[in-house]
Amino acid sequence: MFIMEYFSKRTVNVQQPAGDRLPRYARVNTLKTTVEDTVDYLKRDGFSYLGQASRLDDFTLKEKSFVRDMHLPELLVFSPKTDFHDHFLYKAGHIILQDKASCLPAFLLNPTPGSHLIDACAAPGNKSSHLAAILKNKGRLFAFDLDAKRLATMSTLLLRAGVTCQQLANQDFLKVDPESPQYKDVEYVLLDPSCSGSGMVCLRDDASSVDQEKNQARLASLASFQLRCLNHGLRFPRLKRLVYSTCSIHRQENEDVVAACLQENPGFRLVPLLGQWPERGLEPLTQCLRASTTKTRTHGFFVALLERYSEAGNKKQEPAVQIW
Ligand SMILES: C[S@@+](CC[C@H](N)C(=O)[O-])C[C@H]1O[C@@H](n2cnc3c(N)ncnc32)[C@H](O)[C@@H]1O
Repeated sequence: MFIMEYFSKRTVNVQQPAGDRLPRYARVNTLKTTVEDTVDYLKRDGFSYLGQASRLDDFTLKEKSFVRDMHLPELLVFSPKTDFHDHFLYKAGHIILQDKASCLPAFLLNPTPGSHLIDACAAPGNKSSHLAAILKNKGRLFAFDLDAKRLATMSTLLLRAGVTCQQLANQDFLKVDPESPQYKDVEYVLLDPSCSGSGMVCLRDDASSVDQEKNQARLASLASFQLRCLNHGLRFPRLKRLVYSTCSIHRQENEDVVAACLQENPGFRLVPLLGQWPERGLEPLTQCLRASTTKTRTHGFFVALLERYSEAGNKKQEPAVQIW
């Protein structure tokens, strides 16, 4: 089931004000510019740069002031009402308007330039463009999506962002053959599959009008799809790391999916992520990260990083390397 289909079937609470209060995040696209040049440009354009943030309170920004994020060095943070849609930096692909939490998957996967990787459910492509920037356009990014319209939007977005290492396919990821010679060098997978979208502030359930029973059935169906995608992603023979993310707040789509996958794939384990991040995955999967309006000033989000620690799942376990 597609996320759009899901949204169209549910009641959207348009009264939710919290989305308007979230900071405006802009990721600097390092394929086109640098953080320093972007900051200089913005200063000349009347913005006031306050330096790097060190705590969440620093995100309480007035009018044209902005800071650099404390976790993601290429992320700039602005006041909630800042509108960049007509701004040169946005139109020229120098900045990508992307929620902070949604920048985590590519940042944590951190593929080596020159490597081959897959973005399994890729459109409209913000995470793909981030991956390409980390790759410095060196290597190959195979990106799949079932939805042709979304893929067309993605094509435009990637063109504007200066991405050249991609190979887009309008294809069901579950039907991609991991044994095919063209994927023999794939070492990384980013999996951000369709989910309930329950973390998106403007789309939160209106409890009074959502049929709870239907909601549960939909969650179960999404979780089963997500687990199939996750298991499939781990089947690529040279895979080293896979990042799994959702913009859902439901345990069923997050920790439960990851736990089931780890049980079925004993050669993989979780990498502990960002020691100083304020919100962890629910017990016992505290290696994973969660994000929320209150604790991280982002939309609700979940991210897990899995790594292969033995070829056959029967080697002695070495300690996982913590990211940051
Ligand atoms: C959450 S969105 C991905 C957002 C994207 N990662 C980004 O950052 O822009 C999930 C996407 O998965 C796609 N999708 C759903 N089922 C799929 C499948 N079986 N194979 C490939 N793509 C699929 C949907 O069309 C949708 O575009």
